[in-house]
Amino acid sequence: MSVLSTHNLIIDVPGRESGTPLNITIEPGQRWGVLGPNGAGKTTLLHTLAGLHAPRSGEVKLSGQSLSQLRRRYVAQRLGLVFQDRQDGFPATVLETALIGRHPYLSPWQMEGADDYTRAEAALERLDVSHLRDRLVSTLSGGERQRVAIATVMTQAPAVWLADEPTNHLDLHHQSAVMALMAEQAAEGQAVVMCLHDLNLAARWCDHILLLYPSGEACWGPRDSMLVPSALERLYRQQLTVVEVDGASVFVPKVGK
Ligand SMILES: Nc1ncnc2c1ncn2[C@@H]1O[C@H](COP(=O)(O)OP(=O)(O)OP(=O)(O)O)[C@@H](O)[C@H]1O
Repeated sequence: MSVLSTHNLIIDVPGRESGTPLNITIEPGQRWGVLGPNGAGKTTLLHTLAGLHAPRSGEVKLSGQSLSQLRRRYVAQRLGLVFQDRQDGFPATVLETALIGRHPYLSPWQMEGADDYTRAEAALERLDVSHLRDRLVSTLSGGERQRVAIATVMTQAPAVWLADEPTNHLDLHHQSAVMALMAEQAAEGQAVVMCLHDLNLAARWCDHILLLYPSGEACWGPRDSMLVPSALERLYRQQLTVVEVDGASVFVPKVGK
């Protein structure tokens, strides 16, 4: 059964007349990449899937139940969001921030227990930020903060990851490490939905792709049927050269075209 599905969903992008109704079924273990140019509505879609943004029409279902009918606490246990822009103004250390991932499981005044600490510490270790555990998040670099945000969702252990540009601010090594983590999460049975600007990360790490056009038009399906140069050139209004590296397609923008 699908873990997350959309039913004639039209996302609410201001000023946009309509769009292709989205009827997407996301299964456990799948890795979806959402691709589109700036302003196409990728973040809006992710927030709509998370129940943070009301759809223009249609609905989102989590494990077959309408998201709008579910208790927020249940939704917060099942859906983990890596936001594109975070307000880390609240003065918290790295470890305290990761522990926020356990809040959906705790009652209002319940303190985190040993198991919560074990999970948070393991996630910080996995994201290569355990040496920063006592630092205030506000003092971290952009890439360090991004890794703490991902560690927080890992601590949350959701059934579905909704990650908005998870490789933002990350150096090449950490980009690969984060994409490997997403693949690992999917292999364990979680579903992963990521907005990505890097076509080549999508080609390498996603098995399903959604192309979102600024008009609201959209198409989706298995990766190889979606990553077709002509469709991508129309999506980005950018001509591309495609080369094969290690058996995978690599997309390179043509200079000046
Ligand atoms: N509060 C708002 N008021 C007016 N327009 C908005 C508002 N929020 C979003 N938009 C517009 O909705 C459109 C979709 O925004 P969204 O952030 O979903 O795009 P995106 O595909 O994630 O873009 P990017 O690749 O730049 O992150 C954009 O044109 C944006 O300016």
